[in-house]
Amino acid sequence: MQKLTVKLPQNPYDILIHKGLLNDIGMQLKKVFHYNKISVITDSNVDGLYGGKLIEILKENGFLVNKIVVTSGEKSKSIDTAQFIYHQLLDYQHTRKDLIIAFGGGVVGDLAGFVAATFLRGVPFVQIPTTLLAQIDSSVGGKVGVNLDRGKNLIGSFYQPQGVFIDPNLLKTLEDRYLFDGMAEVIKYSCIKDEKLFENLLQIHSKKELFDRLEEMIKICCTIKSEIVQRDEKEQGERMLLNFGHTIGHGLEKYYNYNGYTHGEAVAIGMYHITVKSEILGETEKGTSEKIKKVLKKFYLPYKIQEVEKERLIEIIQLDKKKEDGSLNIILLKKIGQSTIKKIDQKEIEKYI
Ligand SMILES: NC(=O)c1ccc[n+]([C@@H]2O[C@H](COP(=O)([O-])OP(=O)(O)OC[C@H]3O[C@@H](n4cnc5c(N)ncnc54)[C@H](O)[C@@H]3O)[C@@H](O)[C@H]2O)c1
Ligand SMILES: O=C(O)C(=O)C[C@@H](O)[C@H](O)[C@H](O)COP(=O)(O)O
Ligand SMILES: [Zn+2]
Repeated sequence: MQKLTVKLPQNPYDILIHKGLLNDIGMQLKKVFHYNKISVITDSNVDGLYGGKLIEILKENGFLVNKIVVTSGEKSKSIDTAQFIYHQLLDYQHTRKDLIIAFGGGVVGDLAGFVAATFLRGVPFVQIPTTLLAQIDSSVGGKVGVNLDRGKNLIGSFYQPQGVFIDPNLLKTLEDRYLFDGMAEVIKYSCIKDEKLFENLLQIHSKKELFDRLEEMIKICCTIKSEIVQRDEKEQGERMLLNFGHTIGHGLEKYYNYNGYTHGEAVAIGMYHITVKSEILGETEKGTSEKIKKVLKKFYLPYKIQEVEKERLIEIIQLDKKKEDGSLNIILLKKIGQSTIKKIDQKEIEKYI
């Protein structure tokens, strides 16, 4: 069992990583949660695969369990779905002492975390992430939220879980598209902070090799994220680096109304594209975008931007949360493994698209 601790002064918590951890979840939960009533929030796919097993284990360990299932997919990350969950919680008489378990990918984690942050002004929650993306990124760090019709993650909070329980065995059932989607965020970490990880990714030549290295990769990514979050929980500075590729990525997700690219795919295009531009502008070491293209192709991720209506994309990007009166913070690479935050005039974003 690997254990990392996110050392936040107000609410430190552990991230446990272990193949087969789900079987042991009842015992692990008892260490962080001392009451017995739980609401599990999950999506329709995860419920079909693992819902029965989780509920059974929780009941065997003496917990009273309420299961709330939402439709799978990004469209569920909405105020409407949050409202549906609030009512389910009220019907169950879920109180401030009771626990929410977010059991699913990044959509469920962000949504259930948002509900936990707001229901009764805050109830405790833990994350049991089931996609690669959620195991290496979204379950850690406390960014919770929902989308608005006008843009990604526009409503939300920083609300930390009481614990993160990662079972890499759950990834065996992931569709390839979502396995590689998660790899986009792994590539992001390597680009912003870890050249060695980037080089190691280039040495992976098959899905089997990828699976053999997943546990180690999850640990590396969670370590990078925890360290950044410890230094800058509320994204006043360094945490913005975790948004490399997201300015354009989030714009593209919304541009196609969350029906075109997955989050990771959109971020992949965003990372490549901004790096092509920053290279031309002399802000990034030459050859960096080619290296990114190579690693994206290796994991079947897109890199080219499709024909888009540029004005419309820029309009969406203006809603990015990294802006402050008239200027926008964008994330650029100096080279692989070294990143920087650049403040530009909002109008200058055109140069990077
Ligand atoms: N809070 C953060 O820090 C953070 C970080 C990165 C991404 N995100 C958010 O995460 C979301 C994307 O998350 P995602 O990529 O996990 O998508 P997702 O939650 O939609 O999951 C992808 C698909 O995989 C299915 N699935 C989940 N676990 C499975 C399993 N073990 N086996 C088989 N199928 C499974 C889901 O039902 C879904 O169809 C986006 O909304 C993004 O904005 C948040
Ligand atoms: O944890 C963070 O900080 C991140 O930026 C991680 C990103 O991968 C993630 O997609 C996050 O949800 C983006 O947040 P936003 O503030 O740009 O909405
Ligand atoms: Zn992301």
